[in-house]
Amino acid sequence: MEKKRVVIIGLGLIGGSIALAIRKKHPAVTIIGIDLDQKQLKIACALGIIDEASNEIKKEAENADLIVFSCPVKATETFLTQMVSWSLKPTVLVTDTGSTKGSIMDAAAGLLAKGIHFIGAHPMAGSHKSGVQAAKVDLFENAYYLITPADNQPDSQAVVEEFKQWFDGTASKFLILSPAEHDQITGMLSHLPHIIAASLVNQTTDFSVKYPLAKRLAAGGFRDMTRIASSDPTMWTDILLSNNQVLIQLVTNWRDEMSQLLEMLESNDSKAIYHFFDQAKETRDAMPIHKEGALPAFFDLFIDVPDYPGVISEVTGYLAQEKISVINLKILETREEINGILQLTFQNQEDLKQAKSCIQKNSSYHCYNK
Ligand SMILES: NC(=O)C1=CN([C@@H]2O[C@H](COP(=O)(O)OP(=O)(O)OC[C@H]3O[C@@H](n4cnc5c(N)ncnc54)[C@H](O)[C@@H]3O)[C@@H](O)[C@H]2O)C=CC1
Ligand SMILES: O=C(O)C(=O)Cc1ccc(O)cc1
Repeated sequence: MEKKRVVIIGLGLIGGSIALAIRKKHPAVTIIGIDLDQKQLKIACALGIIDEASNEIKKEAENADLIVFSCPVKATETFLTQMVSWSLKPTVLVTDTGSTKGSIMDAAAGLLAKGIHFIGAHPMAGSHKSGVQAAKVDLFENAYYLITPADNQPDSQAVVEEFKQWFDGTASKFLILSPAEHDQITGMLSHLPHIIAASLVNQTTDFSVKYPLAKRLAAGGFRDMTRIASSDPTMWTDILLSNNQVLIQLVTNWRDEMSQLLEMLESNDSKAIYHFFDQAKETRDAMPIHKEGALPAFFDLFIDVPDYPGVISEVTGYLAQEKISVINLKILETREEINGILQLTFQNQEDLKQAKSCIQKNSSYHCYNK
């Protein structure tokens, strides 16, 4: 029997992780990657994430059994409208991973009208990191995978089952909702927080020119609130444009809330200020947000290392001896110019645990994780 062909368009963090999860449960498929950035394809081939790289989207789509769009939302919309004139297999399943669903479902209307099976989908896990080098097979484990099947699709139930079979390897929790409900909820819980994080960081740009020390002191609450401001700007531009109406309302509400706070400050209204924080605490404490967050984190280990040139190869050498793979390595600002902090990122908790004991066994460096 001929091997099934899976075509993934946009081979970054999400496309790469989807490819790994599909391969886990469907080892016999051929996975073809398509990306504007040839470097991403090269890395994906080298890591064995895809079997083939291609630049011929139409040809690959016409031979595909499963097509996954994991590029920015606007590019997905363009492809979905172009595909109406392509000769796709009548049995193909088309899906996407975009962070918004209303405009995607609108763009898929032509395909659906032709009887092509399409399911809008959004894995609710990810990171501020981008690129296929950050992809991991368990990125979506235990996270919600939101799906918005079209209501006018005949055999809608069977299409959903087909989708679940393909994406079983993600080990995520599938949840069906309408595109409008999806965009309202993610607007509030994901898109608005990204806007606020970016605006907070932007506010510090001029500020840290005047107060250069501020950059070095940015820790704690600022760090917790602004990690996501390092996300990819193209991806977020598309998300804002495609959830435009919902976000106009949410940003307006946010502005009103800030105007009220400003009044409380101007009038030194201690009771109202207390109530502002008390209400937030009560709501936050009651939220089912687990310690590690609703979105799985990458697993970081921090090591206080002396400031000498060979220290990185010394530490990574210990890990290499025990075949522990590091997915990212960063030197953080030095602390009082004496120690450097080496940040090593691992794929999972097990690797992090092994790395920590390996470094403790081989050196006297202090290492810690959150
Ligand atoms: N980053 C995250 O945490 C999450 C992202 N998403 C959604 O998944 C999609 C992908 O996001 P990431 O993987 O994080 O982004 P990424 O930036 O890591 O990867 C996107 C890839 O798409 C490629 N691309 C851009 N335009 C293209 C085009 N016209 N044709 C072919 N390839 C193109 C880029 O070169 C890049 O390699 C986005 O739609 C995003 O909204 C969904 C859940 C989580
Ligand atoms: O890194 C984080 O905390 C994120 O918020 C990642 C993320 C980005 C976009 C999505 O549509 C879903 C998840």
